[in-house]
Amino acid sequence: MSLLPVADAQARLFALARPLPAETMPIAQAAGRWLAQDVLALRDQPWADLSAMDGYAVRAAEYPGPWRIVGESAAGSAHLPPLGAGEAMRIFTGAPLPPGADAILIQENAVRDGDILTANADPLPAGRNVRPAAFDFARNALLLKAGARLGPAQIALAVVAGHGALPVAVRPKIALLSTGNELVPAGAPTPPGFLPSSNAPMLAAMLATLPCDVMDLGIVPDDLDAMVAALEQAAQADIIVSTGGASVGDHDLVRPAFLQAGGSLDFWKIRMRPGKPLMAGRLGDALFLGLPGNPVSAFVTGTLFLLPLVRHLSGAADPRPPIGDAILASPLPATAERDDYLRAFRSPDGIVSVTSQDSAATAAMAQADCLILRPANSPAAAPGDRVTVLPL
Ligand SMILES: Nc1nc2c(c(=O)[nH]1)N[C@H]1C(S)=C(S)[C@@H](COP(=O)(O)OP(=O)(O)OC[C@H]3O[C@@H](n4cnc5c(N)ncnc54)[C@H](O)[C@@H]3O)O[C@H]1N2
Ligand code: MOO
Repeated sequence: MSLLPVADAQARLFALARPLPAETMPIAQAAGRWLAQDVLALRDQPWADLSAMDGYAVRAAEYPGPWRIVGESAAGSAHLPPLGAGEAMRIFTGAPLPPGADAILIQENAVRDGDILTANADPLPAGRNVRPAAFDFARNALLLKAGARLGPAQIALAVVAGHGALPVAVRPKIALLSTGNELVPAGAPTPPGFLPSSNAPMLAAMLATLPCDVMDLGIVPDDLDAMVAALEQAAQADIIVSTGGASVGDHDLVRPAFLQAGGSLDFWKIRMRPGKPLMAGRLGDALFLGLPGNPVSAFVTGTLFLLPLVRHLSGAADPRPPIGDAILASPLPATAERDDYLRAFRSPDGIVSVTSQDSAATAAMAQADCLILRPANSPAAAPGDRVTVLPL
């Protein structure tokens, strides 16, 4: 089987996935989710011409006064009487201007003698310190598109626009299976031959950045029947993720177990390093991702396939990992026939690749805050060269 380019594999994975249905969530619980529909404004913002400062509402043409002060407008005021010629109204930040007023004289620039007001500084053009009605947005304006993620600013916008609940995709359920006879749970003793299983806690931590529900189904021994049973149990999830047993050794049973459980494999083996043995398919209604067992390989394939798949199922407009570029601060060797995803960190001088790029080097992986993408068959790179970077 020839190696599949990463972008092709991502596209095939997204094509395999049926988008999840939408649910309407109270807005306070919709943070971090992706919109299932466009959001339109239900109201004008602001609803009227409002003062941006504490002071006096006047007609700018009457500057510098004198004006006679008639009444007051505070935030919450409405239905104000019109301002007559030579009149000013006391006004506060966020309060509506009375009809006829077109500027705010801030109180620092005002001289007040009883009810008589004059201006003592700066010309006062019409519109000064006024936020015009609907300057932020008008009713029915398209504010957010389906597929946009609801971060804090988007939540604020939707609330100001009049929404109390929004339609978002349901949270995907993700089942994690760790395969390997050598594995013990986190914190358990490790007699010779045994190794703490770090992949599921690592993937759960990666998934904790997204709105989804993670079920860790534990460690499955390298035994075909046990693996088939575990996959069948996991098939109630939207995404089944296994780690380990993805390669070609005698104990690498994930692929045969997946097929025996009735799964249909869509692809296996990607043109990337690390992560070559990655496989994907469907088992019933569930999507299946078989990640390699090496911790760094699971980390990189989790970043490039699992997190994008969760975003895709959740309706994200662009589910792929964000990508940028940066200046290299350390030399890099030429690449071979696979795309390299090198663990690296940002320094004041530029991007530095971590010392060990081995797929089992967890200490080096923990220093990384980004991946450098070096396409297959790239020449060696030198400090000062520009490289493609995926922030972690
Ligand atoms: N002859 C070949 N051998 C290998 C190939 C190949 O193409 N031909 N590919 C290599 C590549 S690339 C990778 S990556 C690994 C992936 O192997 P598996 O997915 O089958 O993973 P395992 O063999 O089960 O484990 C690999 C390594 O990772 C450790 N491991 C496994 N699970 C966990 C876990 N949950 N937590 C921590 N560490 C884990 C495991 O003990 C092994 O040391 O295959 C190469 N071989
Ligand atoms: O591709 Mo494997 O993931 O290098 O170690």
